[in-house]
Amino acid sequence: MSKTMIKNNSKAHQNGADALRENAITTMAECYRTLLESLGEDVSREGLLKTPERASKAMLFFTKGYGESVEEVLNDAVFDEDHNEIVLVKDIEMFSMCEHHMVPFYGKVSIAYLPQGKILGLSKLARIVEIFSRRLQVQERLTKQIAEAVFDAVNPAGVAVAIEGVHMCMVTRGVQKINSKTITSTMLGVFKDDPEKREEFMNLLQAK
Ligand SMILES: Nc1nc2c(ncn2[C@@H]2O[C@H](COP(=O)(O)OP(=O)(O)OP(=O)(O)O)[C@@H](O)[C@H]2O)c(=O)[nH]1
Ligand SMILES: [Zn+2]
Repeated sequence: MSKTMIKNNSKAHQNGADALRENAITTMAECYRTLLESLGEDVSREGLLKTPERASKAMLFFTKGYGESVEEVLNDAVFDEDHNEIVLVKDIEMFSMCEHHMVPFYGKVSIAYLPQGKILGLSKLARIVEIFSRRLQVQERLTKQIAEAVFDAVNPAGVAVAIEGVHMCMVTRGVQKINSKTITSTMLGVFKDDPEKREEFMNLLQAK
């Protein structure tokens, strides 16, 4: 394919994506207008005039992970390297949305893997967190999806993921427990099978 054809194709692709986004914003804005009216609000008052469109754009941002894939985000940043000790990136900020109440939960994600010949660009671990957290989620599934994506990307000897999350549905409503935190983990490969490796991960996690 010629360079001009590739350029035209990607422009057409972008135009298509823009049109889909515009459609989504229009449809969602109608829903938000109905929602505001259901709350007894006057949707024609100045402060609310643009709110349906703003809220739609915000919702699309909170769920942008649906439009992203691990393959695209990794962008071939997988490198051959003879490093056979644990790689840990910890305290990666995470913002997600609880699928039960559609309110935020947020926290920190720590990802470790034990390479066997291949390593991953460090920022890609945080990008994987973005892909799966920017969707409607439960923390358990988010933890597992991140671990499996790292496993598939570099075929390591093991992957360990731990997430500490605060769920606004438990803080601001419902049981209203403002200090509660939820810890989840997924262990794959050696981190599942070898207690020493699991302990090494735990020790690294707790190190300041
Ligand atoms: N396991 C899990 N549960 C979650 C997560 N986020 C929210 N929940 C829970 O989903 C459950 C939904 O329970 P329901 O009884 O159907 O909903 P509800 O009446 O709003 O529940 P309350 O929050 O207890 O008022 C609640 O217990 C939430 O705490 C998550 O990431 N993982
Ligand atoms: Zn919830």
